[in-house]
Amino acid sequence: MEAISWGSARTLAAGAACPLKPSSVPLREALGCRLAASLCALVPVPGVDVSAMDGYAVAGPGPWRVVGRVLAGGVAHGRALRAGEAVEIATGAPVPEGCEAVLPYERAEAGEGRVSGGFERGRHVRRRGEDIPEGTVVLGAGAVVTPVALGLAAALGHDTLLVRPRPKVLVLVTGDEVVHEGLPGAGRVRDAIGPFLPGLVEWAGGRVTEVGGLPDGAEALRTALNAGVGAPDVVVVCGASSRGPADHLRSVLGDLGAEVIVDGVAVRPGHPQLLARLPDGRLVVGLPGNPFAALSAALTLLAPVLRELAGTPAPRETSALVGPVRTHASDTRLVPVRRSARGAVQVGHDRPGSLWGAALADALAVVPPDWSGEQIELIELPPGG
Ligand SMILES: Nc1nc2c(c(=O)[nH]1)N[C@H]1C(S)=C(S)[C@@H](COP(=O)(O)OP(=O)(O)OC[C@H]3O[C@@H](n4cnc5c(N)ncnc54)[C@H](O)[C@@H]3O)O[C@H]1N2
Ligand code: MOO
Repeated sequence: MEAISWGSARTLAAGAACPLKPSSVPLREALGCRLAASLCALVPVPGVDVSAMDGYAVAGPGPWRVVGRVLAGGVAHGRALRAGEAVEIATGAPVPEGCEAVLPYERAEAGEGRVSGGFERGRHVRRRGEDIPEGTVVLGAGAVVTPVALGLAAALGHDTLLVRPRPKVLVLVTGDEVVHEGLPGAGRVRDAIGPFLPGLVEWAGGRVTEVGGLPDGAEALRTALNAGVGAPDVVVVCGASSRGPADHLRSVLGDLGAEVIVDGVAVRPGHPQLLARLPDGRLVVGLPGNPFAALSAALTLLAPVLRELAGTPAPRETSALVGPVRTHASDTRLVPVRRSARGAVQVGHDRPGSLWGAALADALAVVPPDWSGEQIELIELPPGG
């Protein structure tokens, strides 16, 4: 299969993914997902007429005789207030029937079972449904569930939300030379891809369920791909995408009857990258072993797949590029930059084997082979936190 252009690769990746079916998840798990249905108020807010202040609920003009006390969550006053009566009341407590206003402590003079002060009809009483009437649609389908939206959903009585679920991603890091902790000894290299993928996947709308290490060898890879049947939506295989003796991804995918959708992309770094669909529907993304090349490939194939599965649209951004930039004769270059008022500024340190430049950058500039100084597309890098 011919290496295809960077733009076509992104389009094919998005087109290969079918949006996941909506599912109902507990509030906490819905964070960052898209609502699959509009969010409605199951209850009015407030639920009943309540006091907005700590003070006295009063009926008619003062002075008033204090006939009881109501705390938030406590027992409501047993009977309707009559003109000239008051009950001491806490913020949020239901006002008794007949209450016409609440007099805050600061405005009240109280003593010997009586209270007096200025009377303003309707003051400091929040009426049932005044903030949000029952049945109101407060957020439309497609809205992102933010931390604040979770609070709102809880206030409106929801325990679960119908959302587009986060696609589940299994990461397989291959390579006999790859170690996962400590200082890499002679001939060894620390895994630099497994640590960045969970954050990148989360940012693109998915969730990494496991990062597993695999030795080189077709058998281990075949077993791992078979073991995941039905579980993850996407399997990411790192470091087996080239054509060396230890790069078994293509042959294993062939044995498993996978349909190869992308095999090689005209992008630097990261051209040996791959996208395939297994017969059970799982998508497999092959990332190159060089860490910056893996990042480039993850943004080219993996992020569009996840965004499509999760229904999260890709942000689009263009910018001027400051200073001269090297173009490649036939391939698109992804160049680490920082945004500034003047435009995107290259940060350097962009060797395929090192994440240094990308870690200094906040975006990658997309430099086509025929670029001649016009505005350039930026791909945002996942921010921290
Ligand atoms: N004959 C060819 N050889 C290579 C080509 C090619 O087109 N024809 N492309 C080169 C490019 S470009 C890249 S990128 C690599 C991709 O190779 P693989 O995906 O098969 O990865 P490896 O060969 O296993 O590793 C490459 C490099 O990266 C190091 N590595 C591997 N995994 C990790 C990891 N998890 N964390 C950090 N570093 C890792 C590995 O030790 C190698 O140094 O192929 C070129 N060759
Ligand atoms: O994709 Mo490879 O990094 O260009 O080295």
